Amino acid sequence: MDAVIDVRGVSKRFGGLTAVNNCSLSVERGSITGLIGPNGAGKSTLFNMVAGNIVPDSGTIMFDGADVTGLKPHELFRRGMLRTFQIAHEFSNMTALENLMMVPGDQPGESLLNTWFRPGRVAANDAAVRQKALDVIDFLKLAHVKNELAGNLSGGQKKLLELGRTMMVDAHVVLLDEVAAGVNKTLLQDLAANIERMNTELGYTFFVIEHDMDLIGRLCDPVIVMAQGEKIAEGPMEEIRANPEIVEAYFGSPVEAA
Ligand SMILES: Nc1ncnc2c1ncn2[C@@H]1O[C@H](COP(=O)(O)OP(=O)(O)OP(=O)(O)O)[C@@H](O)[C@H]1O
Repeated sequence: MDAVIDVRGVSKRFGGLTAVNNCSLSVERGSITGLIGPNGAGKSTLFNMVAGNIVPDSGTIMFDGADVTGLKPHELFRRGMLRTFQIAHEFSNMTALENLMMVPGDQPGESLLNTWFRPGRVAANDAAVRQKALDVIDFLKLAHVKNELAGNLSGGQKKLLELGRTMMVDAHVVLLDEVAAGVNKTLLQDLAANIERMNTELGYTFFVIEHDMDLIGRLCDPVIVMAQGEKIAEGPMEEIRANPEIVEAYFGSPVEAA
């Protein structure tokens, strides 16, 4: 297996509580890997450690073959890993196109993150950036709203725009948190289709935390199941759904209802 993310024996405690317990798992390059499990299983804590938001107490996190344990999000970004749907909010008084142009492709991670947090420093005159933004808008099939103020876009369109930012900076590994939250069913299909196209046509790897089991089933293979801070299963969603022990022990009901 060609693991782009390799989590090795990682633990994290909060006071007396062990949120992640000697957990090992990996994400194969080119996959869309899902991470599911009951509330409190440790998914967010694990994600936070992979993304550089929390430093593990012990264990190692490898990215692209290098030990990145303890590196900060912007340092990981420089290496091609980006977490989305949490870091960036659209600038509502700028158009969809301008929002993408706020993300110049050739800037190092630190200053790039600054442009997201501090509007005003824009490479808006750069023809290459503009062309790239237009290409991304086309790819995401958002051309009809490119001159619309981002604040007027629907929740799903805003999420597409965030996905678009990822494409502006050529991150090749994207961590997605709760993509489905607050998005209506129709737009969710668009979002899922775009994630699939970024994966198959552009070679992006995705690591996805999601509570919507239908979306996980559609997008992710493999699916990793966590419970009580540990990985307890991994496989295609059909296998996970068909495993009565996992379903009973960790979901307490059929997975469809989880
Ligand atoms: N900053 C923190 N301080 C103290 N305890 C924490 C902190 N973050 C998480 N925990 C605890 O660690 C455990 C794992 O939480 P985590 O959020 O990682 O689980 P999760 O699988 O993402 O759950 P959910 O699906 O509900 O988001 C929980 O018991 C939680 O209360």
